[in-house]
Amino acid sequence: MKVTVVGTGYVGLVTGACLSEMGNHVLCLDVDPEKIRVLKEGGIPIYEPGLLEMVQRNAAAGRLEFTTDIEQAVAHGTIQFIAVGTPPDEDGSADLKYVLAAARNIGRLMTDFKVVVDKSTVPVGTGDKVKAAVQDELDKRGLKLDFAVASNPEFLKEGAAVADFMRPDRVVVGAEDERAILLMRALYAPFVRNHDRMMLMDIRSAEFTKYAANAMLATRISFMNELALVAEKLGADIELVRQGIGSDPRIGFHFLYAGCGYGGSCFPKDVKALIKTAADAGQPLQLLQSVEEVNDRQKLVLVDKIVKRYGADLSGKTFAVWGLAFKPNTDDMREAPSRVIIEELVRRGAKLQAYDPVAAHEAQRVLEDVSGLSFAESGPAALEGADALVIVTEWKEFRTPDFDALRNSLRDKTVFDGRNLYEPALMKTLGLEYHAIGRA
Ligand SMILES: NC(=O)c1ccc[n+]([C@@H]2O[C@H](COP(=O)([O-])OP(=O)(O)OC[C@H]3O[C@@H](n4cnc5c(N)ncnc54)[C@H](O)[C@@H]3O)[C@@H](O)[C@H]2O)c1
Ligand SMILES: O=c1ccn([C@@H]2O[C@H](COP(=O)(O)OP(=O)(O)O[C@H]3O[C@H](CO)[C@@H](O)[C@H](O)[C@H]3O)[C@@H](O)[C@H]2O)c(=O)[nH]1
Repeated sequence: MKVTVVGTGYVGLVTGACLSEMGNHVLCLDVDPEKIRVLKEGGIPIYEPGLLEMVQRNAAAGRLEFTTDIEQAVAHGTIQFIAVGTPPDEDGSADLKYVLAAARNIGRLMTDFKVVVDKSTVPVGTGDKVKAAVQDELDKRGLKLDFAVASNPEFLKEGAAVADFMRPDRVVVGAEDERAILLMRALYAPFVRNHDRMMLMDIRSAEFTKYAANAMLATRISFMNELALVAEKLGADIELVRQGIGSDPRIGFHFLYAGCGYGGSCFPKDVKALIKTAADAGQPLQLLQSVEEVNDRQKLVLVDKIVKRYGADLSGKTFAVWGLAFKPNTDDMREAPSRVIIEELVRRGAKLQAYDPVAAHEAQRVLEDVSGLSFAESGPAALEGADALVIVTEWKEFRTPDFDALRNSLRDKTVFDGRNLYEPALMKTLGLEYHAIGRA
């Protein structure tokens, strides 16, 4: 099938690549000429495991192409995916300007039947706005052309995006038009072949499902983070508690890790947007407001521990920081807890030597104004001359370091671990002072 994907970010590029992998002829459009230049030259503008190889393979086969030419993009696909950003507006609501601009472009240039599929995360009711935007542009041209609008929220996780798209837990499609439903079924059939996991619903329910999923996952994390604070006070170990409750299948093990807060381009903004949508609808979400507040506070929990150990004034202290990306296996720094932690430590006068296996370049870009922060070439290099280590992101290479070297490098032989990577008893045996989350 011929498919156009508007937006070549984390979602758009993965969608385009995975659809081309199944034989579709995909044209990806972006307004950012730099991204398209990189893609045309055989690279990818983001880090995502397995994506480069898939893009190169399908581009070489002629099934995956890239353009900045809107006219060409609209002409190409019967199915037009919109996968552009929906960043938070000042009041927390999702800013729809990119989605609606993409919809208008389609209405302005289409000459035959199109299914306009919204893949961006958008508030309930956006499907109607997309439909109105396309129709308005057609009316301006005095054209009577048939089109359908569908919602197809994306549930992939960064760092595992290709695997998530290729083997989805479910594919949610909100659509009412028969042709749109048939085309979406055909498009996704290869991804849900062994048992059908496509869930067809109305557009509003599909839009709401996306926010409900992220809100539920964020709630689990804030719940565990709050319990971790209590566990510390009571002398209990949140890691043992996690295993104790996760083994109940009604609860399950996923997304129960206490840490230094959730970040990324989705949970923070989607929680905010849902809170705003609900308040506007006259049904405020008290629980979710607390989820957000708990997370904001949790991003500073490591700083609190450092201040308790060293005092409020950290001038003269140097900390190694391991991990900057908001989670492992990505270069994404959006809403990363590391940004809050770094800014607060530097504000208190500390010097920082940071290392991240992949996100260092992006971190340098977003933290360029932060003085007292330098970047090291490796985990061990970041430790040199530091008083203590602060672990923010749980990259695999941090899981079993050379503990003796770690102890010998750190002046105070102290580790502040925001991801609970090590056993407290082992650290004690090794002569390391260890401060973790929710572990006495
Ligand atoms: N990142 C994720 O893990 C993830 C997962 C599921 C859903 N989502 C949702 O998907 C959407 C996209 O997220 P993302 O992380 O891929 O964003 P992104 O910022 O990485 O990419 C968006 C891209 O759209 C391009 N763009 C903007 N306006 C355009 C236009 N009119 N025409 C063509 N291109 C345009 C931008 O230049 C950019 O390259 C958001 O709504 C997000 O909430 C993201
Ligand atoms: O037990 C856990 C699990 C995650 N996190 C943190 O939560 C954040 C988000 O992690 P994750 O959900 O793995 O990454 P995202 O790529 O942001 O994916 C989420 O957001 C996407 C965008 O909406 C959705 O598509 C995905 O289903 C949803 O998991 C990260 O900061 C993690 O460190 C925890 O603190 N504890």
